[in-house]
Amino acid sequence: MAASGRSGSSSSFNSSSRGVPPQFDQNISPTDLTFTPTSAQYLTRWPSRKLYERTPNETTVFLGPWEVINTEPRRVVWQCSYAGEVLEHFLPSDHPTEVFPYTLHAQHRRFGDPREMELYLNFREPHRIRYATLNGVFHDEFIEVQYEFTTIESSIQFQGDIRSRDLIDWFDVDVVWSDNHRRTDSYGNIRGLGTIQRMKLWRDRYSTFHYITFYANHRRRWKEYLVHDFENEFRQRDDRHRRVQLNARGARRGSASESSHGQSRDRRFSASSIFRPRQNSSASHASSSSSSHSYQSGLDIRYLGIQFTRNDRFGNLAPVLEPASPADSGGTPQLCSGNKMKTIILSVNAGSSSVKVSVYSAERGASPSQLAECQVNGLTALPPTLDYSRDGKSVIKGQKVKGNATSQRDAFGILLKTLIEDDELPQVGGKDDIGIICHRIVHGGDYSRPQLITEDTYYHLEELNDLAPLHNANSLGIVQACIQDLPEARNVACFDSHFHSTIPPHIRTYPINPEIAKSNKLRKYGFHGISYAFITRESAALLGKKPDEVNLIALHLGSGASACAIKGGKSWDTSMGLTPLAGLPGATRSGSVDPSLVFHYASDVGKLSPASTKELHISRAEEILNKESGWKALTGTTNFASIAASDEPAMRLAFDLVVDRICGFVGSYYVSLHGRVDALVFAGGIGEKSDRLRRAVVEQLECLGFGLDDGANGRKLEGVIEDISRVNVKHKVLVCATDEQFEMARACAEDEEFWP
Ligand SMILES: Nc1ncnc2c1ncn2[C@@H]1O[C@H](COP(=O)(O)OP(=O)(O)O)[C@@H](O)[C@H]1O
Ligand SMILES: CC(=O)OP(=O)(O)O
Ligand SMILES: [Mg+2]
Repeated sequence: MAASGRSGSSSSFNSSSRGVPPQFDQNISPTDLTFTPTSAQYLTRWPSRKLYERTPNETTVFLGPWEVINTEPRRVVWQCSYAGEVLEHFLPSDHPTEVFPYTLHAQHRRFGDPREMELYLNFREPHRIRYATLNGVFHDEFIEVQYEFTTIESSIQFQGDIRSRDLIDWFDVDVVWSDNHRRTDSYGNIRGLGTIQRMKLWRDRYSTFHYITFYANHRRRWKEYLVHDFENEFRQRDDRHRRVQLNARGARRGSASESSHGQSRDRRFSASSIFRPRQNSSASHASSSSSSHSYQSGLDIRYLGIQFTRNDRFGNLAPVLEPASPADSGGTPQLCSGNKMKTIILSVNAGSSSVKVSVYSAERGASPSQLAECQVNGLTALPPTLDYSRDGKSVIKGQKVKGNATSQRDAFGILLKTLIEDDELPQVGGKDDIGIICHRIVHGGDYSRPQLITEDTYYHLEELNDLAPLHNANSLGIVQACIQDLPEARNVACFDSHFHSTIPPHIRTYPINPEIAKSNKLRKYGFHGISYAFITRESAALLGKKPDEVNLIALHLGSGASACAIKGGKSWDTSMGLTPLAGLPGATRSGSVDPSLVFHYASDVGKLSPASTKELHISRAEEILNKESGWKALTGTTNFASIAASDEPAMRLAFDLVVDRICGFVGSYYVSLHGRVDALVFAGGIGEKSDRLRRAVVEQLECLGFGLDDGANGRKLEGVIEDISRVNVKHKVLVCATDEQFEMARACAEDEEFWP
């Protein structure tokens, strides 16, 4: 049965609406017959369904004003509609703050006003209810208590009274997770701490402390956090996915200093190691409030991730909580959106043999302006060298890097130190000055736009490591370093594959079993796309066309080399494929070879290489083709400048082979574009610097109507892009100092989503 009743906070009752237990004296009269429909009213349904529901004992009780009696045990005493009728609700704890009224999530009543859910209160555990009339005690049992209020205001008042904390706001959230409770499990199922819950914001009645509560349904317990225990600013805010992260105060700095004390500096971190809590990293927490109850222990987490509900009343804008400091006098947390207008962007380009970092001063929505640029080159031809320029002027040139910097992450550390220690670069006086860090991530799978790096994005990208074995894991190593050492910054992933999302199906599809191709996502993705986007814009500007009007054959020739057919400003075809191995040969990559070749190369090619790590699983076959081939295998050097300069037979062979493969792709793309080509563009370390290679390639392409001006070709490139073609040729030849860092910084600066 369910007893239900209704009453006002005034003592006005409507006898006609009163459900009367059958065994009650039907002649008891209400204390007041002047029912006012506008008065706040409450409805309580009890006892538990198990006992009475749909039985003759089902009872409705109309409730009047309540009073919370703080003697032990604490209880709420309700005046009911009839003289002598009293309902007592015994609270489960003598501490008001240990009482948690539960409200369903708006999703449970999709078509109603989400606010209405506050009308229905219940508790997650049975409470004792004693109900007495003039005839004696009618009921005294533990039941599932449910209240139905007739106004939201009275429900809010009631919730405040039983908790001694005023309910000041609430949010419907899809999932709440923490470093201890991942958002999804390994199958991608949503887990977290709690899902589809109503999160509530409270203010203590006896102090200025604010709290958030929610029911952690996966743990079957209530969670209450002191707002002051979290940092004032949100992290990893992602308005598109309605997500934010609340960082425990001090937790990140704690972990950062831990890492700098050697524990795991040189170790490759896995996602779990950066997102999982470490010992001693729990946040400091404010001492308990001055109220009689407690806010007991410190935080057991390093952060709380919150994903707000799509149909929450705040729409797509994840609300930002600005916690009132406990020192403030009664301040109420505000809802607002961040509005930072200027920031410093660090743009990080981890290539297979180099790391390039540029610093920009950026204004929201505007093109960023470069302050400095530094790079470590030659990671595959030790010792690597450092170059640094500020305000366009060279500060350090070709300085040998001391120590054993071999990884991209080591190189990043050196570059960051160079920037921070430069007194003449006051804009980057310390790590906290950096607001946004964009990272070039070579393989972005199906991502077709840059992504804010959240825990989810990170895990997703980790899964792609094996598809770009010389790149992705290295880039994620730098992302980890940034998350740990530059906790104030937002990290954004920009993908090399993104530009190629326009490649048509007949070009991106491999002729293999379509079902397997679909389920294993085997298709041409293409890379160097950040560079091709930059090249397209710069070429269009030089040619006096709009970017979506140009047709180009672009060559990005570095330690990894590729060609791209650009039709109407979009990628039409490119030489790299599922991974950056396909197509042109690279410094240590074979490029395209007969796929059977590797099975004749060695007998153990199917086995995992001993060089595999937890983050990167690489078979011997992949290792041979990615790391033990290319012009290094032919000549012993990865330095293409020395190959181009030499007449030694092995060097000549490598040089001619590279020229041959490049011309093969250009010829093929020329036909694919029906000969409608505005220009052939050279870019990348080799494309920009090797005039010998350009000459050899263009000589072979004379038959198609390309021709070089030898003088222009021999001169050092001064600007961003230059025309080096002979006059009166059919198609132009350009050299472009491609700038992947700028392209990423521009994309981030112009996108609201990435701004704090
Ligand atoms: N003057 C030069 N002539 C020919 N090749 C050069 C010259 N300088 C650098 N390179 C080559 O450029 C390649 C590096 O290209 P780059 O695009 O900067 O690197 P990554 O592929 O790591 O992004 C190396 O193979 C290097 O040997
Ligand atoms: C995709 C690729 O090969 O990049 P890089 O040339 O920078 O190594
Ligand atoms: Mg590169």
